[in-house]
Amino acid sequence: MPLVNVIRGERIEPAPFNIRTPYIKVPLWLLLAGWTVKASVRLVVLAVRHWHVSGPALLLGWLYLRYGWAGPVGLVGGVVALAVGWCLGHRPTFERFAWYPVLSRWRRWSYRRQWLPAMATAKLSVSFDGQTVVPVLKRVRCNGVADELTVRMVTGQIPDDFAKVSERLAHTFGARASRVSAGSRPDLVTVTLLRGDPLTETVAPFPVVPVPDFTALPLARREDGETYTLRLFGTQVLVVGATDAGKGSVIWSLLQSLAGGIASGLVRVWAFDPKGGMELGAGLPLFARFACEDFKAMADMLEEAVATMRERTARLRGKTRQHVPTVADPLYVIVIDELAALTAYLTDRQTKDRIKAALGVLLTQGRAVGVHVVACLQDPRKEVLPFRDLFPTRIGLRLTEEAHVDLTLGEGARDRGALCDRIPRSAPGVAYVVLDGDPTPMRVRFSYLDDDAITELAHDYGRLRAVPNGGVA
Ligand SMILES: Nc1ncnc2c1ncn2[C@@H]1O[C@H](COP(=O)(O)OP(=O)(O)OP(=O)(O)O)[C@@H](O)[C@H]1O
Repeated sequence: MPLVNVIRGERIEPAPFNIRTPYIKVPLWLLLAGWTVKASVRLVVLAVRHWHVSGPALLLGWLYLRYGWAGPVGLVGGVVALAVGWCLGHRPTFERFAWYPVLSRWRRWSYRRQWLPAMATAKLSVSFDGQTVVPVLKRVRCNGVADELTVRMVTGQIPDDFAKVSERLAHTFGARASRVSAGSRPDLVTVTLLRGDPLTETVAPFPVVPVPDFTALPLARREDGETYTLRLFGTQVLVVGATDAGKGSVIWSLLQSLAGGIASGLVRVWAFDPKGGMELGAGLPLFARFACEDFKAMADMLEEAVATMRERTARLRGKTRQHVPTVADPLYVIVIDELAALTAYLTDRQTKDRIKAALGVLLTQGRAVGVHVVACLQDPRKEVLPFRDLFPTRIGLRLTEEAHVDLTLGEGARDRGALCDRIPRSAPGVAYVVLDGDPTPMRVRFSYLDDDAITELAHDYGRLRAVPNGGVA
């Protein structure tokens, strides 16, 4: 039997009148003196612990005693004027360094008030050794749309215990939705309570940078207010979405983020638009190669990409495990608007087989040598796309069936919160993605480039003159 039982978590002490205390006769003056000392010590501890409240209160009190009402009123007025000036002058730094820290403290206080009943009703409190133990709320961090709660779990709990009751937690704390992910240590869990929805508005395109960061290309806004960035290095990307789900906006967001590299020659985009060039035709100057009608030309282009990839693989073998793009040796991005048109709906069997064989090779061997495929698809079933599993990065826009969610984002993705089938038609460009190192899917909205923005992008950054059906002028 252990000498001492230890469990992490906050104990709820039993009420004092439940304990039978021995009866000792104490004189009243001693009792009063004892209470006074105890209360004074408590007051000092409280004042030190809540210095951010007691400090300003003491200062205001001192100013009042020294200068009368003019003192505290002058100080408060000065602070308010400074805050308003800062906010008007530079809102982002004001929010980051002044407003959100204050809001976080306030919200922490309000969460703590509801914490015990919330944990108990969500069945996250634990009975141990005759006592009730609850998880500890360690930290609250706010931004414009979400509160991030860092919670220390009770011994024996895992983040999944919180994930299972995330909807309950959202309702309890009056949030729109809640996401749960593992914390920075094994005993911590992060509960993100989403208040506003930053995805109701169309997202403006992100600024073009001269040298794109291929490990973090900004494409979309996340529902927690951050920017979703794509790590293109080392991956192949599959975008799945029903008709009008916004697949085009994923492609154009990517092209916008690569535009600086396209202009300098660091990136070469080969575009395939099997639906006759309706989607990608407007960006012709951005593409080194473009094919839109002739499927044989598309097969030729893909085989050429395989040959380029093989030549590069032979050259880099034994020298590096990740190709670094240069103008002489650029990054190839193969963009395919409707992949099923090439792999499933094509009637010419021989061309279809050539396309499938070339794509299979590119998908399995292209990643390390800088040949990346970004393909869009409406129907993720195996009959339509046999090599779905060769795409490590998947993006799930609005889907028509519940079953398509797991086919797109992986087994169990829908259970973990990827509700692609519930994305409304009125929210094109909204999708679920799986972030690196976090199994909980994140809801995002891709930036939207209208026809004028696409024409401008092609005009400003397009340096090439691709001609339809595979050629380059
Ligand atoms: N990210 C976005 N933000 C706002 N509106 C968008 C976004 N993406 C698309 N839309 C709107 O939705 C419409 C359909 O988008 P889009 O053509 O990209 O869908 P799609 O999935 O490519 O459709 P299809 O399967 O027919 O090719 C667009 O005309 C545009 O008005």
